[in-house]
Amino acid sequence: MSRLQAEHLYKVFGRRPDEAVRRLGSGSGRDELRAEGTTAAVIDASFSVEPGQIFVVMGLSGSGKSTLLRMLNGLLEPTAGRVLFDGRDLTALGARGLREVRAHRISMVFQHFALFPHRSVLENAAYGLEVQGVARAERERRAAEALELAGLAGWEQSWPDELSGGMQQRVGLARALATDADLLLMDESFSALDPLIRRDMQDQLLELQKRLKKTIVFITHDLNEAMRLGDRIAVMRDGRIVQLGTAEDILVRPADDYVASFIQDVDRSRVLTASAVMTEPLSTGAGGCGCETVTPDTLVADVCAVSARVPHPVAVKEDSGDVVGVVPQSRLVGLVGLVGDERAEPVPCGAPVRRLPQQKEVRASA
Ligand SMILES: Nc1ncnc2c1ncn2[C@@H]1O[C@H](COP(=O)(O)OP(=O)(O)OP(=O)(O)O)[C@@H](O)[C@H]1O
Repeated sequence: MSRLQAEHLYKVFGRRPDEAVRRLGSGSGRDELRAEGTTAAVIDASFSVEPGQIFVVMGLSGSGKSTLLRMLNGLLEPTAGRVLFDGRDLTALGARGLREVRAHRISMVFQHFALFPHRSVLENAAYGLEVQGVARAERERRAAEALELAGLAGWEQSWPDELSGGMQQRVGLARALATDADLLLMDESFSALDPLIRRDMQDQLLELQKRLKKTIVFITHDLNEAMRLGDRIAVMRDGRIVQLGTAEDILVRPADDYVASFIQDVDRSRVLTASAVMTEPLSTGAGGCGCETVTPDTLVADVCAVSARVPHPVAVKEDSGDVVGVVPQSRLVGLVGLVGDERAEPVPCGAPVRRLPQQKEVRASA
């Protein structure tokens, strides 16, 4: 069962929202409604998030990301559609049931995390547990564990203003982790951080995720962040999800011109992996020569480096040692603009590699 399912979600602000949903369903546009003073913030959003996945919602300002996120934990009631959490219809829960789910099962991490200035880091991290009514000793133990996971061991007794912005954001993350919630909703959680710290937080989240396997819905307007973090990505435009897929799907098969223009500056070599660009091995002996190999999840940038060192297509091996494909240099050429040479064709390992004509000419004239 999916951890979270959104079924035909709509959120309309303004006059006669139900009528607006009907009109949107029969083809009216968002601009037409806006001219009448009605904002269709989210239009017909459907998706599911599996346990342990990071699901990223990406879009420009005003595309409807935050409104969508707030419907996922019941902070906003959908104008139409349903949200199922572990199969339970959140939209049908009363206020009390929703509060219960939010306190125990779903945590939020915001962009600007409001830490209490007169509470220690430990007390701040324990806040969610305090709300749940967990006894002091137990909540301090769990908060200390969460702080350690977030890389803040040793800072428990410090005050928030003694921490850098990145560290304060980690306290926010620790607070969410301490509650043991199954679902983390992260709204532009790293957007206020400097680029280097932001990248560091992304790494930390991915590292944590390997161990904790939470289900995470992560909102961002930054495509590179979306590509780094997302197992699946929903691209939003003007309230609608215009593409839903993996980073690879979006890069290799953009749904429309809008998505294509969005991704044009993305460094594909740092997003795509060997598994996205490999082909069937032409010979059964591929990978058996002792040359360097890569794994299916090696980034194309790193495959390029290996490709420059081996005299034939790079073999892609599973951890088990099975060869699952090869990456000829010709495949890397279009992707990252490398200059191709004859090594695109498989040659027996150890055979001399023919030089590029250009190189020959240089030597001939020397
Ligand atoms: N409470 C509200 N009342 C009226 N309109 C709203 C309300 N909340 C959001 N909107 C409108 O809904 C649309 C989507 O807003 P939303 O905040 O969800 O977008 P976003 O993609 O999260 O943008 P940002 O990244 O700037 O937060 C916008 O046009 C916004 O003005």
